[in-house]
Amino acid sequence: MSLAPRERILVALDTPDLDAAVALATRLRGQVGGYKVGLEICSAVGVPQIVSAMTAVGGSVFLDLKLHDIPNTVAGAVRAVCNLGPAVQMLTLHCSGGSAMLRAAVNAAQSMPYRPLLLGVTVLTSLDATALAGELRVTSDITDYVVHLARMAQDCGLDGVVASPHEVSAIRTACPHVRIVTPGIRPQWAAEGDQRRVMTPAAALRAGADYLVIGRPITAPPAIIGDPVTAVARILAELEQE
Ligand SMILES: O=C(O)c1cc(=O)[nH]c(=O)n1[C@@H]1O[C@H](COP(=O)(O)O)[C@@H](O)[C@H]1O
Repeated sequence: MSLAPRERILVALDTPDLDAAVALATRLRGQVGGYKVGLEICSAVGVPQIVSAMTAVGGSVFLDLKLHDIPNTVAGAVRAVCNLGPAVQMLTLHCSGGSAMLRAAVNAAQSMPYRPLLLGVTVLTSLDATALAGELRVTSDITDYVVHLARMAQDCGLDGVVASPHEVSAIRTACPHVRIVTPGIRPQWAAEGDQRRVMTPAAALRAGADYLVIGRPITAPPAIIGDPVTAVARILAELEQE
């Protein structure tokens, strides 16, 4: 997929404040590929409201609802999102909902006049091997498990997956045609925070990611960087040095 580095950056607007989200999206217009709106702003403002606000700004919307429920309920939610129209370019659902849920989502989307890309979340970037094995009793190697989920998503007809940059190259080898969206992105100058399996933007693209989801390094950059516009410019400069 031949996209400019700028088009590969999706900024996570994790805030409960609609005005703040719109202001930031407006400031970054033309410098990034789109905006990810997720559980925080959708819970605070409502999904149709945030989608319509982002449409007015002019950005494409990655609607990160991380759907995870019984197939019938997920299918209904997918149809409701499809009804929001082409402003919503991507929608997430958890692969761990199982293949019946993923297939129900794909069938629901295909029955609608417009459908966003459906992306399966594999293993959250905030989980490490200790949490996965100790708390969730998933004892497989993380990469093997993520590749298994990515294959399942592909076989169920999803368009892509969300995965940590650490698993990108293994997914790319196993599923050459799926889109890979990668959060857990940390430039060298940014704090890891609650993320565990992180990589720099350049390393994640080199590994084969199609899109980078970047939140706090852009929305709340460290003082040495200054503001979101400078943070994006700095990330793009780092990508261009590659
Ligand atoms: O689905 C996601 O977007 C997602 C999956 C995942 O495994 N890890 C993850 O961090 N995310 C999202 O990506 C964004 C990362 O934000 P920062 O950690 O601030 O860069 C957040 O909005 C998360 O909800």
